[in-house]
Amino acid sequence: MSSASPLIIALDYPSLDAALCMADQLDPARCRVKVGKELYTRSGPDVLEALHGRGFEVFLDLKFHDIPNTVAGAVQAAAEQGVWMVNVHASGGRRMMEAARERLDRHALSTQLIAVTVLTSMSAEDLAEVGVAVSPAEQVARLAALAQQSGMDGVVCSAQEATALRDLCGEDFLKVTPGIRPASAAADDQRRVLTPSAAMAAGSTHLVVGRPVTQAEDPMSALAALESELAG
Ligand SMILES: O=c1ccn([C@@H]2O[C@H](COP(=O)(O)O)[C@@H](O)[C@H]2O)c(=O)[nH]1
Repeated sequence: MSSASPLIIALDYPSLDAALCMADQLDPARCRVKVGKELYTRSGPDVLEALHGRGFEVFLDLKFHDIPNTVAGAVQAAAEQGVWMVNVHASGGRRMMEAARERLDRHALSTQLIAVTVLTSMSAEDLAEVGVAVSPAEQVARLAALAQQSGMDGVVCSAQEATALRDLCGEDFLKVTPGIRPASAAADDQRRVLTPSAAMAAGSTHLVVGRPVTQAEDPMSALAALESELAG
């Protein structure tokens, strides 16, 4: 089932049972779901089958980052498992992204292929420590432009950068934004955050939300509050 909602709920759980317990409370018409490294490493492809069987579109967030041939194979494997979206790290470079794009096209696989720019957990200080001496906004813009030239459908970025990327890459280029925090929520390990309504106003096309819903005392109330904030 395809959802018109921009919401993607991050199922960051340590077991298939825990993830499905949350998924069974969600409505695939009202959100998509994201499977990340922890859950996929625990459960493998079974989780994708289970979520697809429940009608969800799945973003497989494994952030592939390797040599071009390896990433192309991994992206093909993900797409052949029917996921709606898959991602690579833009810092893997043009040839890596082009190889991934070419592989999907060659096999007529329509999975959305996006690239991570700068993790939303990273600040300017974190970037400097790994030798990137520009602001997160500058590095995001550089990598988003490269991702677009390399055939990506969009990027993962912070909502704080969404407006600049709308100007740089256009409306249709996907801006998938984690680091979404309702005004009252803790930032946790995230450093570049925005509220759900501010993120949409800034030009995010999709909002990735994990702990503010999944770790809430009442996850469904937290989700309802988020939806009503978005409804405005
Ligand atoms: O830059 C990035 C890329 C991916 N993520 C992922 O999104 C969710 C966010 O979860 P919260 O609990 O809402 O912080 C998580 O699965 C990350 O792996 C990201 O946060 N930032």
